[in-house]
Amino acid sequence: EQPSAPKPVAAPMRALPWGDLNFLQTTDSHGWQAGHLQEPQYSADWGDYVSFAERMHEKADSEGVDLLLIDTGDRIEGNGLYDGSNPKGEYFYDIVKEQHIDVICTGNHELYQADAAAREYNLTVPNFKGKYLASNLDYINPATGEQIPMAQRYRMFTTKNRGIRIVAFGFLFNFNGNANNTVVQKVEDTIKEPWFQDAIREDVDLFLVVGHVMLHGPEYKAIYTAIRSQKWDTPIQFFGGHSHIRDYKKYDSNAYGLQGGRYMETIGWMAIEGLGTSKKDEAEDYKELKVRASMSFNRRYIDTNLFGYHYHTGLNETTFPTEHGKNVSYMIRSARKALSLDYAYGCAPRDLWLNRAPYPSNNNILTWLENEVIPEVATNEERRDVPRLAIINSGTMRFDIFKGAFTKDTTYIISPFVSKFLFIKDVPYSSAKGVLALLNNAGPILESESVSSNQLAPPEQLSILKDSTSFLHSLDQVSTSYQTPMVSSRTEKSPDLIPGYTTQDDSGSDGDDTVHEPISFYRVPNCIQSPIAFPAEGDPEKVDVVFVDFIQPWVLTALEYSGAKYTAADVEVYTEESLTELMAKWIKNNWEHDC
Ligand SMILES: Nc1ccn([C@@H]2O[C@H](COP(=O)(O)O)[C@@H](O)[C@H]2O)c(=O)n1
Repeated sequence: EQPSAPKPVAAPMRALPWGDLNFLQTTDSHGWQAGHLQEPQYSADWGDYVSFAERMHEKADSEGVDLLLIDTGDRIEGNGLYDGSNPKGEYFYDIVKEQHIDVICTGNHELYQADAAAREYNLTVPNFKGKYLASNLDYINPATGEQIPMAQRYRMFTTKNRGIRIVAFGFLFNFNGNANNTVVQKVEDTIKEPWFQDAIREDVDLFLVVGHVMLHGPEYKAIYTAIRSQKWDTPIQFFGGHSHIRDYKKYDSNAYGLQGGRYMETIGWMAIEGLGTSKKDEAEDYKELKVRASMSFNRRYIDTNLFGYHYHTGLNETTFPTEHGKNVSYMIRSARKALSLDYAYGCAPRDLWLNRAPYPSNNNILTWLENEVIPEVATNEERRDVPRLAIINSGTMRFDIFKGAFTKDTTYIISPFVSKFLFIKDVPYSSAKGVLALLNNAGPILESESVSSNQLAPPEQLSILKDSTSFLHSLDQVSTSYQTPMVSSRTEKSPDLIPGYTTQDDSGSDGDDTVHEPISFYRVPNCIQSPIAFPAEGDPEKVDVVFVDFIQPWVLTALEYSGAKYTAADVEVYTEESLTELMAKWIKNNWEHDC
């Protein structure tokens, strides 16, 4: 772990089930390879994960079973380790490639910006040569304009210990917010391609579908149906991503999906029993029948901290770390130093939560933005006195702010996007005043092939459809217990529960490797709005409608429904700096500097 990371946490644990074929999955890591430096529960770094994978490989080899590593995309955007350099990712790609990942694919974040997509093609694909799969993604060669596969479409391989024959795919959901140097083919069209139709007819022991795709969405349903149309009971293992939650889905008794969460808080663990052959099995008759009859699928969500890594490997502080893992931790430490990620802009006076405190409330990050930050930073000197409505989408915020030092790193953690404020001038107030309500509640009128209103809010809300409020802790208690390493007040065998994930999925409530007390989750609106420079009394006749660039298509649609038709040609730049830069400036000017 990193030198400033809080010490590991003691907690009651559930052991990992092992099978013939086992998997470790990362997804939506968003640059958090340094681990969580303010949360002991997630304080292990990528170097620790390298050690963990190496130790688990040793264990697998000694048992004669197999272990594969999976990553399902959105590796970038969301942490200073990636976002804090210019160009982005100066140290990041070399750190990520140290992990030996067996199947890896692209997320939508790798494609929002053309330069990021180019780095993906030029760095990550060769770094994971033969392992990087792009079943429905093409890249446009900037030199020739030619559209070429981002990487190979699928992979056939046999595992080393159990001889399990696998066909693996690597998908991205039907994403259309990509820059113009990539082309995402709809999954429903990809599965009609001859290469896919041939691949699903292969005689294999397992289909492995890896994707930056939600387990419960239409894309995996289509792939599942296509495979089952050819192979009625060949086992299928899906790995998903994108919605940032821990999730597990049963498609049928031989087909399951796992999704490991977000931000390196979770490593997904999957164990399939009943696959492959040993020398002894090969000698037996009716091997096929025997194997199918004893199939079982099991999952765990591993909290990323050294206490858990030691527990699962049966090793300790001295015996656990590998030389390779330690070197990777050192690479991260050097990169963080070179990027000055610990440089503090100011001192956060209180915790500000994205989903763990209700909106509006004093502890909600959106309330803070709406009341304190945006009224000051959404300003264009030439139109400073013009009344305006400044709107941002809640999804532009990615994480919480903890009381204490607000660093260069924190800036990118809460808002990695390069979104700037745009505006439409002199919009009749009678139309402008209806926009926020439409963005938040309009339902079907804001749904189309290219824009859907559920893209405005944090991705967790794609899957968490109602509030869940914990009765156990006041917010102050939650915050304290997260920031102070837990010291058990009971016996060593039964440490106190600490707040964390208590996942309910298709297999019940025993998936988390660490037994936690539940935490609250409050849904937030799609967008928030600050009225600025309004007259002391009465309504203005016209206002500027100011908004972050990401939400332009929705704002134009909402304005049209409110009776004011505008096009992209009416939209102008309002601020030269990004919301992230403006926020950092506000913090420098408004929060104490000594914590
Ligand atoms: N410029 C941007 C880009 C994205 N967002 C928000 O992020 C969501 C996607 O996040 P994932 O990690 O799930 O891929 C997207 O739906 C937006 O809410 C943004 O606000 N600005």
